[in-house]
Amino acid sequence: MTDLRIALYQPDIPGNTGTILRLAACLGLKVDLIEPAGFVLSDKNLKRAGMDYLASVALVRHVNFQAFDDWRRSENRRIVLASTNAALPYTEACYRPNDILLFGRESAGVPDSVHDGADQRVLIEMVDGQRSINVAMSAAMIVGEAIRQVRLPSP
Ligand SMILES: C[S@@+](CC[C@H](N)C(=O)[O-])C[C@H]1O[C@@H](n2cnc3c(N)ncnc32)[C@H](O)[C@@H]1O
Repeated sequence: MTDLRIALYQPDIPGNTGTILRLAACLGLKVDLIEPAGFVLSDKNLKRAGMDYLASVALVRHVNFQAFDDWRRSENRRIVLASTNAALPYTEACYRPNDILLFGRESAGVPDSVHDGADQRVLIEMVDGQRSINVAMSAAMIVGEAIRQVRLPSP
């Protein structure tokens, strides 16, 4: 199992968070939830999407971004931010086994300070004129690439 983690920045759609928590449970990844979220964790739509997988996910709640950032620095973990404003295609990025893959709020992404403070920012390239991909879909794509890389034998 890898030590990669998924972090969600102030998520506001419970069904998306439930879907990501299910993904994390199935892949054996821990999840960091950066509060405040736009819903309570007992939300029925979160439970519907996460189903019984929620019972086996390792979820850590951080009271705000500063608390999350202090903790991850103490663990010497990088933030790899998924952003529609990034320049680096996610398939061309290099992922480390203890990276935290950070995904933004559905309504607004992340603030500039979080964007600029990330160690690496990655983009899923889209065709011209499209705005963004669903956050849970984005997580599946980027987590998949990161896992593929960190499981490769060292060169
Ligand atoms: C619905 S999007 C946020 C849209 C928001 N209006 C913005 O511009 O950031 C939610 C999150 O999904 C991820 N995401 C969506 N599309 C993406 C893309 N094409 N490349 C990288 N990340 C993406 C990002 O983490 C983003 O913050």
